[in-house]
Amino acid sequence: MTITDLVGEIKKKKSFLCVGLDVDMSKIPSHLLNTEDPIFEFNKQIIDATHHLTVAYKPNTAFYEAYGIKGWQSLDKTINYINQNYPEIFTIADAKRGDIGNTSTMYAKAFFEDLNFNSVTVAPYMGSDSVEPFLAFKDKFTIMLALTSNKGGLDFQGKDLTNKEPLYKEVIKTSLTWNNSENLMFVVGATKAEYFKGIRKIAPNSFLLVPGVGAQGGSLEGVCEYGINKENIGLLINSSRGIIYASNGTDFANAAQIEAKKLQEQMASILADNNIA
Ligand SMILES: O=C(O)c1cc(=O)[nH]c(=O)n1[C@@H]1O[C@H](COP(=O)(O)O)[C@@H](O)[C@H]1O
Repeated sequence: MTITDLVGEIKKKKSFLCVGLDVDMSKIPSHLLNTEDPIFEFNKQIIDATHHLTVAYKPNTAFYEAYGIKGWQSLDKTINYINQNYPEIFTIADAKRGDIGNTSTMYAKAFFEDLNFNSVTVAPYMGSDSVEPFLAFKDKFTIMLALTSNKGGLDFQGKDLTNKEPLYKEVIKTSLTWNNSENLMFVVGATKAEYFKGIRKIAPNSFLLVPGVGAQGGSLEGVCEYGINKENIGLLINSSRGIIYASNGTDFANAAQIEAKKLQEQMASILADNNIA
């Protein structure tokens, strides 16, 4: 998938929503626990109920790895289900990887080739040669942590360097000079809305994956005020728990659809306010 495809889909659906598929067996409806693969069954119903409202799905791999080989099989079935039935939807493996070069290449192969995700989240800590192996994959995207949504996100990312720039800004600026940096996107938390103005000055056109609306309390409007880009929108706003656990009864998929629809409608009106068709 290309950025043009993604932007086309955003405009068509009037949505820049990403639904997070962070499936915790202790939270899914009890009637699914007797099925052969409760995680996949849960995801399948959530996907069928929300695909017309969302442009991206983001399974966080921790929620699958926690269940060992069965969890990995559920992840494999989930990504195949999306790719076969809704190939227009952008997929994000939220795995937060990154290692020395040859190891990063193997991580990239796992998520881009074996599982066939469109993108993967990566930590920048080990620097250029740990991220460039991901960037080398054509039409695949590497979403690098810049300013994360959690409280401790500022512990290191917010620290000023000797040039008085906070670390997260240096991460964004430097990484945009790397080979194939057109395949980079950045994670910026919705709980850090006041930082978007500064981030757009250094990364005006980059796509930003923005988790933290819903359960973490981030504001969609606050993020969009400075985060939205009139050329390509440039935002994917993720909500996981706020959508997928809207109900733990037999109506869970319908309840998820209602929550996704609320966000999609807010997004449609933000796009209209910004004169974005
Ligand atoms: O990379 C991420 O997606 C991520 C980065 C970040 O700064 N904050 C953050 O919450 N996330 C992920 O986004 C999802 C947020 O889930 P909810 O808080 O349930 O909407 C989880 O999968 C987190 O691991």
